[in-house]
Parts: sequence; C-alpha cells; structure tokens
Amino acid sequence: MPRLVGGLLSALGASLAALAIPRVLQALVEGPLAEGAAAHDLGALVVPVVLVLVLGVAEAGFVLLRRNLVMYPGTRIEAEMRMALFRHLQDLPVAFHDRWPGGQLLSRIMGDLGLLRRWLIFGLLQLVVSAVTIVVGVGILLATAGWLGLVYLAGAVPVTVIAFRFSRRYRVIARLSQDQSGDLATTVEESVHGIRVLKAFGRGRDALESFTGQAEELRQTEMRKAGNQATVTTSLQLIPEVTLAVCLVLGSVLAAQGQITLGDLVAFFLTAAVINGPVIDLGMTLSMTLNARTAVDRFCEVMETPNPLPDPADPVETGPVRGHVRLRDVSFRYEDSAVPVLDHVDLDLPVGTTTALVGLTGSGKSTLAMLVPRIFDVTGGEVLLDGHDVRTMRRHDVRRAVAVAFEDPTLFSASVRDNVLLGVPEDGPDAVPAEERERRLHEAVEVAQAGFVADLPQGVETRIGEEGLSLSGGQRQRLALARAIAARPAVLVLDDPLSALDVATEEAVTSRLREVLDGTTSLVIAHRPSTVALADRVAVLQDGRVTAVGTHRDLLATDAHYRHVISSLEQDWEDADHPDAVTEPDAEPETTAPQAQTEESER
Ligand SMILES: Nc1ncnc2c1ncn2[C@@H]1O[C@H](COP(=O)(O)OP(=O)(O)OP(=O)(O)O)[C@@H](O)[C@H]1O
Repeated sequence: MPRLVGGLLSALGASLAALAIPRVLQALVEGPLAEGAAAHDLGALVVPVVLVLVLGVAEAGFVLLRRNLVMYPGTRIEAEMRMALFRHLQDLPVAFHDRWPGGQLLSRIMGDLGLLRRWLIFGLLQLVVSAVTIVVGVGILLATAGWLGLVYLAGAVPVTVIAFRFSRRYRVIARLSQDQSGDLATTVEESVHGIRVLKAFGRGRDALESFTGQAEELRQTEMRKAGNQATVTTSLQLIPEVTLAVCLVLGSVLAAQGQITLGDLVAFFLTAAVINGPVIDLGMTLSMTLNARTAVDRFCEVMETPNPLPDPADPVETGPVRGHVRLRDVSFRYEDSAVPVLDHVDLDLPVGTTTALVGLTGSGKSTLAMLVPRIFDVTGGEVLLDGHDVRTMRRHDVRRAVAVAFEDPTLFSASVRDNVLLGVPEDGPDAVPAEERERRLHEAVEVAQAGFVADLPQGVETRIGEEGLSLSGGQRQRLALARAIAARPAVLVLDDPLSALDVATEEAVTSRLREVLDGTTSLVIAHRPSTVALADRVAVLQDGRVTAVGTHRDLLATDAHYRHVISSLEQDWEDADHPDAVTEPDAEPETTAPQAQTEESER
C-alpha cells in the first residue's frame, strides 16, 4: 500500500512538473526574454532555462519512480488475488465445478487478473494523473486568461457526453469479449482432454470448425472493441484540437487588442497542450479501466459463491477415527434434479468390514459413496463417522479419515511418487516422516500390483504426463488405488477402481488389500461379479434405497432383485468379451464373518 501511495504521489509530481513548465516559460517570455533581448543580457535567461531543465528532469524522474513503485504492488495484488481465487476454487464443492466450465475459471484466473494488473500498473495512475492534470490545468487556464479558459472548458461538454456513451457501450462489449475468451478456453480444454475420442471418431475437423467459429466470434467482438476505441479516440482528439484552434483565433484577437499579454498567451497554449494529452488518451484509459472492472466483476462472481459445505463453527474433536460408518435415513437429491437419487437409505458399515455396494446402473451407488467423504452433503438424514455426523466434523478431518479411489482415476502431471503420496502430508501438523512415506509408497505400489512403475524410465520418479495419459487405463487405476492405500485411511471407498484390471490381478490386489488394510472399513462399488464375490457382505441398492444387506450367498438365495442385478452384471461382463469372468458366483468369500471381524477390529 505505501508503494501504491508513493506511486500516486510520484504520478502527481510528474503531472505538476509538466504543468509548471509553461508557467516558467511564461515568466521567461514576459521577463528576461523581452527585457534581456532588448539589453542583449543573455545571463538573465540562465535561471529560467535551468528551471525548465530541472522541471523536465523532475518529470522524467517522477515517471520512472512511479513505474518502479507501482510494479511491485501491481504484481503482488495480482498474485494474491490469483492465490485467493485458486484457494476458493479448491474449497468449493464438486457441485460448483460440475456447473462451471473449466475454461471460464481458467480465463478468470489468468486473463482477467492480468488485465487487472495492467490497470493497476498503468491505468489507475493514468486515471489519477489525467484527472489532476485536467483539473489543475483548466484552473491555470482560467487564472491565466479567464474567457479563453471558459471557451476551452466548453470542450468538456462533448468530451463528457462521448466518454459516457462510450463507457456504456464498451462495458457490454468488454464483458462479452471476456466471456467469449472463457468459452474458447473451455473448448480448447475439452478438445485437448478428449483428443483421443475426437481422433477415434474422426471428429477432428468438426472440432476445428467449432473452434474456428468461436474464435471468429471472439475476433468480431475484439473488432467491435477496437472500432469503438478508435471512434472515441478520434473524437477525443478532434474536440480539444478544434477548441484549441478556436482559442488561438480568439487569443490572437485579444492579444492584438492588448487585453492579454504575449506571455499569458504562450502559457495558455503550452498548458492547453499539456492538458490535451490526457484528454486524447481518455479513450484508452477508460477502456483499460472498463476491462479491469469487468475482470473484477468476473472474479467476484466466483469469490462470492458461498461454499454450501462449510466447516462447522465448533467442530467436534474426534481423535483417531476407527472407521465405523453409518448412513441413517439418508436422502439425497442433486441441486438441478427434481427426484431424489437416494431416499431414506439406512446402511451400517462396521469397523474393518468390506461391503460391496451393488445395484443397477444409475441406481445411485457413486452418489452414495460420495456422501461418506462429504464430497456432497446429504439433503436428509445423516452420515455418521464413529457416531459423529460428518457435517459436525472439519472437512479436513473427514477426508483424512476417508480415502476414495474412483473408477476414472485422475492423476496429476507429477512423478509417480508425488501422485501416490498425494494424501500423505509431508509437512504440517500431520506430517509423516520421510522414512515412513517411503515405506508407504513401496507398500502401496506393491499392494496395488503397480509393479510396472519399476520399469518406467526413472522408476517412481518418472513424471507421468498430463492426467497420466502416458499410462494405460489399468495402470492409472492401480496408481489411483495405490494413492488411496498410501493415505492409510480408516475408511476406504472404492468406486469400482479395479474395473480395468483382469480378474486375476483384481483378486491379487484385493487379497493384499485385506492384509494391509486390516481394520480398515471398505465400501466397494462393484460392477462385476468377481468384485462382489470378494467382499464380506453386500448391500443392494434399489430405487434409491438399500433393500437388502447380507452375504453374497444368502442374497442369491433370498433376494430376487439381487439375482437380477448379478445376472445382468454377468451378462455385461460376458458381452464385454471377458472369458475369465466369474460366471458361477457361488464361492463363499474367504473371509471371516463380518460380525467376527467387527468385534476383532473394535477390540
Ligand atoms: N452431478 C449430477 N447432477 C445431477 N444428476 C446426477 C449427477 N450425477 C449423477 N446424477 C444422476 O444420479 C443418478 C445416480 O447416478 P450415480 O452415478 O450415483 O449412479 P450409479 O449407480 O453409480 O451408476 P453406474 O453404475 O452407472 O455408475 C443418475 O440418474 C444420474 O443421472
């Protein structure tokens, strides 16, 4: 802030120095120049000439100082706003990101904040300097030659009207242009993200055409922007120059009549020339200001979006979480949907058990799974973790206790190590020592059967490309699973994270998981019979409710809907040409009974 104020003062200093020069010249014309010329006394010119030189150097010095002073706060404000926006985006729930296109957020965080920085560094000071130069300058004009000053001032009327109209029009176009930039960024992001699909379906040309259409729209808007700016700049250039010409005629007449001295006339025109600069630049200054204002509006739209999943004011301190999950009378409806996906669901996941969640496609399995780590909040009932409603706990505590691996794994463009250890803090109050991190990394890779990382060029240090696209689907899934394992959660939610693995690897992963995650409560969404057969117990989701919970064998014997779901899973699996599918799911899982496990882990 002091630097910004310093910058403003330097800018004012520069404009006052510029305005002082005509006054010295006036004194020069009226004094030493007139008298000295007569007396051939060149020595009398020294003081005013040196003064003009000093003022000129001071003006340049102030301009330089202004630039240096505002550069730091300008870039700092931009960086801080960018960080605040990113922090807020991280904090906002998934529902927000489902609604907002990525490109719109990208254009806000990059393009808009860049516009704001440029305004802070140039536009803001330009605005202040222009205002001060114009007000002080016009005051000097009025004091120097009253009537002439008023004539010059009359030019302010059309200037104000033009500037006002321009602002109204330009504001709309600036908003349109910034929104269109966001849409364009979204298209680029989607096309790059979906490049494989576009290529596979030969839709590259269509994507290009759609992109070209949008780019053309943006170009048209930019043309309109530039056109408006050119019109206003021309008008703003014309008005003060016409006014100056009128003043020149009037001033010459007044000087001829002896109503005004030559020195006054020189000072008047030199001052008017100083004022003309900011008036002519007004169009550019205004457009820069309006672009920045639109950028701030777009920034605030995101920043002012409240987080509907806030941390409680007085969160419960749970201590180490054991992992008993209970859904009590849970209902859930998506914001933009009329019907609830989950309708009075009751489900108990005792500590240390593995429960497979089974249901027809679209029955709400993934939705239910996302309620446990509070990715969404229930719209009715409650999700309890060790008896505490998750809404009464800090989100950070819930998510430290519950790890999730999704079917569609998201990896980051970082090393295998960083991806796997994402949920293992390196610093902060929960920091895990380096040795332990290393141990977890190797264990997680081994359990997830991700031994392929050893064959990567730099092993676990290999940087995997953007979103891990340099890996196969099954390799990505195994790394995402390793990540969930390395976090050592009390509750592990697996949203069909092994779907891309062959049955043998899935079995190997699952049996190692059991050993390593002894005592961990697992909820596994199952899309194939082999996954179901590996769980302790199965919960059946039907019409938004959990209609049955039991062992695979019991449910096969007693529950008609379960038999229907299992046979459709088998059918899908066979249709997908998986010859090694488990078609006879009658093997009893090689696990202890859920009750026994619960007792074991609770002791
Ligand atoms: N973000 C969302 N906004 C609105 N509706 C959604 C959203 N996500 C899912 N749904 C709807 O909720 C219902 C349940 O979806 P969900 O993904 O939970 O089902 P699922 O049982 O996991 O399905 P599948 O087995 O096919 O993965 C579906 O009708 C789906 O259209």
